Amino acid sequence: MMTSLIKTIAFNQPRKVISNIFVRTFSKAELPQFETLLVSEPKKYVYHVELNRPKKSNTFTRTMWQEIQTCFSTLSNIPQCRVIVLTGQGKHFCGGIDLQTLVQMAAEAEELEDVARKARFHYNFIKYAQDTISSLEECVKPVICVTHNACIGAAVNLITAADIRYCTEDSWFSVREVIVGLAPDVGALQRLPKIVGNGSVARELCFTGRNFDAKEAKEIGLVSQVFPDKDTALVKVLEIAESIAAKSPVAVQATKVSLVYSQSRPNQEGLEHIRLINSVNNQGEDLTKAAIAQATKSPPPDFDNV
Ligand SMILES: CC/C=C\C=C\CC(=O)SCCNC(=O)CCNC(=O)[C@H](O)C(C)(C)COP(=O)(O)OP(=O)(O)OC[C@H]1O[C@@H](n2cnc3c(N)ncnc32)[C@H](O)[C@@H]1OP(=O)(O)O
Repeated sequence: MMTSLIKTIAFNQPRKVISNIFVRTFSKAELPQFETLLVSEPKKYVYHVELNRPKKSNTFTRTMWQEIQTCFSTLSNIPQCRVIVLTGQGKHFCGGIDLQTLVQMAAEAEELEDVARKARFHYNFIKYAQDTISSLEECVKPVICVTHNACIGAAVNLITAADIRYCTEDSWFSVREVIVGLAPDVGALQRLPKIVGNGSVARELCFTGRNFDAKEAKEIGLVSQVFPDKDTALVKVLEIAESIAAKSPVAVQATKVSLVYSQSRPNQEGLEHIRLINSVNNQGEDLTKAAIAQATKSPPPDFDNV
């Protein structure tokens, strides 16, 4: 009896632990083919993800929600990927949620008879959509997005989960949800006020749903730079991405993780978090290599992928 109990514990316990602590890494070749996204590697270690439903203004269908989540969580675990640039194919960056999908989801919920079941259906869909947007934040690689022309509703939510936002001069934005009868529920209400640092501005944009242009987006701090057009933006942004990708990936990724962790916590908690991370990372080879290169005015070293 005792032996079989010990065997059971010995057999089950490590497997449980292993499945919790090991995250699989992927090779480039394992990145799935997507229906609604294009993924390329225009520069070494820099991945370019493009929303790819141009005929439908890159609006979010169920497939696109699912693919964005898969894409960013997979890229997070591809060692060759160090920085991700996110743009949209075609005329617009993104027109928000596909309104047909929204209506269809409401109709599917309506078919359920009981209110608790209808509620569970909506709850699960909202949670899935929230997790999709959060996958940009949870991805340990910096995500840089560049918007052009329209960036509406779910798309504003999406870019607020990116690390760096740029746009083109023709860009315009709208936290459109209230206009289609919704309270924004996939991150804009949580992230936008922190980004713009002004509750009054954020509330005005969310309550009215009004359009605002690139100039205003720069003024309120939603984007950090405005480029004349998409081609110019891409050239410059890929240079910025390349510069980040040339740094120690251990240092860059710990920086992102710490920034994300600290954004909604007291300073002391953030400080303890980075103290623990760096008590490990500071023993690594990247610090020695980079510090020696700086001290000896040598060219930046190459770092191994992580
Ligand atoms: C759990 C819930 C999670 C998230 C919820 C998010 C809420 C939101 O996202 S609210 C915002 C919803 N989006 C909109 O209200 C945008 C509506 N569309 C527009 O304002 C315009 O179409 C445009 C995006 C500014 C583009 O304008 P224009 O350049 O003049 O082209 P169009 O001919 O209007 O559109 C081209 C093509 O795209 C289709 N399309 C555009 N937006 C949507 C959309 N939201 N849903 C579905 N389809 C859309 C449009 O129908 C055209 O396709 P055709 O086949 O040519 O008709």
